[in-house]
Amino acid sequence: MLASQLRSKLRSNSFALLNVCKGRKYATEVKIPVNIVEVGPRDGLQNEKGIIPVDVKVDLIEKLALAGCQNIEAGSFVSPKWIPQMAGTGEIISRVRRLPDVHYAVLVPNQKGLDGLVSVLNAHNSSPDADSVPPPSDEISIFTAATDAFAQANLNTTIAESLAKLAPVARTALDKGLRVRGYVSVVIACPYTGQVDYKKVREVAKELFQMGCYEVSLGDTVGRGTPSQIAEMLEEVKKDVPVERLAGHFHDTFGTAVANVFTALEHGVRTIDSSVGGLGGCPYSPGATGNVATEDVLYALQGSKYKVVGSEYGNGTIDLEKIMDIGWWISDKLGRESISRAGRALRAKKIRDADMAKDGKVHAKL
Ligand SMILES: CC(C)(COP(=O)([O-])OP(=O)([O-])OC[C@H]1O[C@@H](n2cnc3c(N)ncnc32)[C@H](O)[C@@H]1OP(=O)([O-])[O-])[C@@H](O)C(=O)NCCC(=O)NCCSC(=O)C[C@@](C)(O)CC(=O)[O-]
Repeated sequence: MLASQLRSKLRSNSFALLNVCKGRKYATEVKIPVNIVEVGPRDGLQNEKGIIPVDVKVDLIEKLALAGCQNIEAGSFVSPKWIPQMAGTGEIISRVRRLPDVHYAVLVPNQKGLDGLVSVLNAHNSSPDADSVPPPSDEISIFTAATDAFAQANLNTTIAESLAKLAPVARTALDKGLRVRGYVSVVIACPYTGQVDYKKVREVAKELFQMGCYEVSLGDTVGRGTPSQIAEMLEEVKKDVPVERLAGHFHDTFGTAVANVFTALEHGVRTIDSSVGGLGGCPYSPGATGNVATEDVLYALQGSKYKVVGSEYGNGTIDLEKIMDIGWWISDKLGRESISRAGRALRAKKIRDADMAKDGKVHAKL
């Protein structure tokens, strides 16, 4: 690289550092940190047809933390009549063997949901373990949408009514020392009204941010977004919410989610929501598939200028092989195969490697 190119790269990218060794200058790349919010136990499992036993959900959350995940959406305190799959969240977060420095977030649609969490936290605080064990959760996610039609289907209110109900919930949660994250659904397309006005996304995201959400996650709920649409939407939202406070939440219905992740990162977003094994969908968006698979994100970011942040259990990142195994394990519990592309390929490779080790023959490899 020419010196002038190097200088311009240093000016334009915060990830290159200039080192001096024995009088010679050379550039070291410092990777750009990317946070993953693992939403499989909530966004993933809420859309599964069968009811998953509590034990399996507890195992899933524990396995994810042991793979290095530091942000895990563990469940939701919503009406069991609306989303029966999420019943038992209080028991689940109480039973998980929690690791320090891991945020176990829960989705909360209203005051009643927050009350549900607070009673679990109170029970923990009055238990003998209170001082030695991290609390069951330290974070709520509140959610609304960029169209009234979707807000109506998901929350039985308009956008304006939902925001009015969520503001005091956020305030109370913040007063109790909880972190509050916000979601805007249908930021690209709405299953009921089609193309979404990005100015509306911006407006709703701004309201959530002003309510005290430390981060606002922008959901392509339908999974119809293309990279150019994601770019356009982000440019609009960035006018009112600092980009480092935005997260990308991309469903993979049309196979564009990984490309959308890269687009979001290139536009300055530093947090991506993903779902182990590509679990999930949305109960109010028929035909939409799950979130981008965590395995696919981890695989695609390898060797890039980005580095996924994780705990010591994933050696400072999130362990791709462990996530791949968890994706297969939970998919098996659901009676199907993992739908993560990287997860499937890595598993096939692992099986072939094991066969080769057994019989000494050369097997075609991916
Ligand atoms: C918000 C409500 C409750 C309004 O629903 P409603 O029917 O208007 O509420 P209500 O106040 O009339 O109450 C109806 C019943 O629900 C109970 N109830 C009321 N609130 C709660 C609560 N928190 N927990 C437990 N129970 C609750 C309440 O007590 C009552 O029980 P009943 O008297 O009939 O026995 C309902 O619409 C609801 O639960 N919606 C949740 C929908 C949901 O969870 N959707 C999926 C999550 S969002 C998502 O996936 C998108 C996202 C975030 O991933 C991003 C993206 O991809 O776009």
